[in-house]
Amino acid sequence: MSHEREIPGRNPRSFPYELRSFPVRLVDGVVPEEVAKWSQAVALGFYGDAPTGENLAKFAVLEQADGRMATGAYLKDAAAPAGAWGPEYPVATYAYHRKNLNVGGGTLLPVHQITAVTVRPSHRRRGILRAMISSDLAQAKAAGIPLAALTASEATIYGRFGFGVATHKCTVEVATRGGIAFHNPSAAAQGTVEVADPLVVRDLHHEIFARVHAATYGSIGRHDMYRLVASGQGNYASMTPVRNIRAALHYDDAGEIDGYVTYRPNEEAKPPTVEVVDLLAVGESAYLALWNYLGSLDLIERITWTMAPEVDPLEWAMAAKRDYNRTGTEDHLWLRILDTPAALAARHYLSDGSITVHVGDPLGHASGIFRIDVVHGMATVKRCPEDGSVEAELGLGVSELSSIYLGAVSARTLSAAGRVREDVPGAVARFDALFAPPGPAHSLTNF
Ligand SMILES: CC(=O)SCCNC(=O)CCNC(=O)[C@H](O)C(C)(C)COP(=O)(O)OP(=O)(O)OC[C@H]1O[C@@H](n2cnc3c(N)ncnc32)[C@H](O)[C@@H]1OP(=O)(O)O
Repeated sequence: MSHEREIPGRNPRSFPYELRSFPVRLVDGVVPEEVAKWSQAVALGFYGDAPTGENLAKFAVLEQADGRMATGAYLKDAAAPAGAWGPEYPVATYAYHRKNLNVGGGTLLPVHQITAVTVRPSHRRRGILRAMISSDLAQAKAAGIPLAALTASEATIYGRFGFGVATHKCTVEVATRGGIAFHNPSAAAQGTVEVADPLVVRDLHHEIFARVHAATYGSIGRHDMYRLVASGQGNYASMTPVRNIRAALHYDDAGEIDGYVTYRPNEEAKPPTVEVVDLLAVGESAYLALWNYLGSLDLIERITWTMAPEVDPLEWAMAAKRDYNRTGTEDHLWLRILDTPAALAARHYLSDGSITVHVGDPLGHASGIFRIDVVHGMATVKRCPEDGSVEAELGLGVSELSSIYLGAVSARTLSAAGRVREDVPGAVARFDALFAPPGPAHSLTNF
């Protein structure tokens, strides 16, 4: 099933493309041509190997499980020059699936997760991304989804569309020669750790992730492919299982599995290094015990991980804190509020109070003047008239509000950066008191 999307306000002559959307799935056990060509275009955009027919079918099965919807931009009424990809190949790709985001207070809020954004080099900077994302965000808003999310290939693309950095991920190197010495050794020796076949991780992944997700502020849903990525069984670049991936499981005192780590040696690195592929721990005991295990790997002097939280209990658990070396911090999850009252009311607040804010949004979805009243940690958010009868105490853009939403940054810092306007003295401090996060947000999901 496919349908054409109207691009409002565009002159068809200056925008000779039509956007068509369709679910990624098998039809009668076969990958539809439309899906196959769309996937080839995605691989082109991300410099991946052209997927084989067999892999296309595997991708489609996984993405069907996620309810993934694909959009392609297709040349209208255009014949391709002889030998070039024809008009049945999209010149641009875009996709979404919908999972949820842990916004604190036990709430998992529906979220529209955007991925697979590519525009063919020969069609760039003609407004195709703008057309695709504008149309898609409007449809997500109309469908009642309060937030959109993505992870960005470049830091300067998505702010203009209202996205703001909401979590960071850190690359860390942990020196482990002779093992990790812990301040409190018994805290890192709860339960037991045992080696397992990576296929066990593949099969347990969704169950363990669901527990970690429910317990982790800022966690966003993982797509079905993740169980293969986490266990080294496949990814969009290659569906050939990795042979040197290893897995260890953590068992709690009752013998229940509550975490795992998968890892592999980095053959080129010196000193001898193992890199963490995925590490999920339902609680602190499992987390420290898995690191204790990694520290005990013979012949290995360093463990690296690219998904460490900004505030990592491991760093403070280690007797030699300087053996924990944070070598990089990068923006990770980007959020975009689509429905300001719904998104703010879903969030949990640590203190009570009231504030009136003006939110600007170039696409209009989140904009307005809003009165936020928090009582017993629950917010009531009312849209105010914009006829001059209500004055906002503070003004900010939707990108800034989306960055503040989980606590990646405060209004005070954004005010100092020239990105938040204080209209009433003290409003920024009151806003920050209200929006203080319950802890550091962290997402363990790349998508
Ligand atoms: C969620 C994800 O999937 S992240 C992956 C994103 N994809 C990639 O990085 C693959 C390689 N890059 C591409 O395919 C393309 O260059 C894209 C998708 C980044 C941009 O597509 P285009 O169709 O060229 O963008 P479009 O012409 O609609 O530009 C929209 C706006 O973004 C700006 N923009 C586009 N690309 C970039 C960029 N790489 N850096 C900074 N600004 C950019 C444009 O200047 C334009 O700004 P304006 O409308 O405010 O004047």
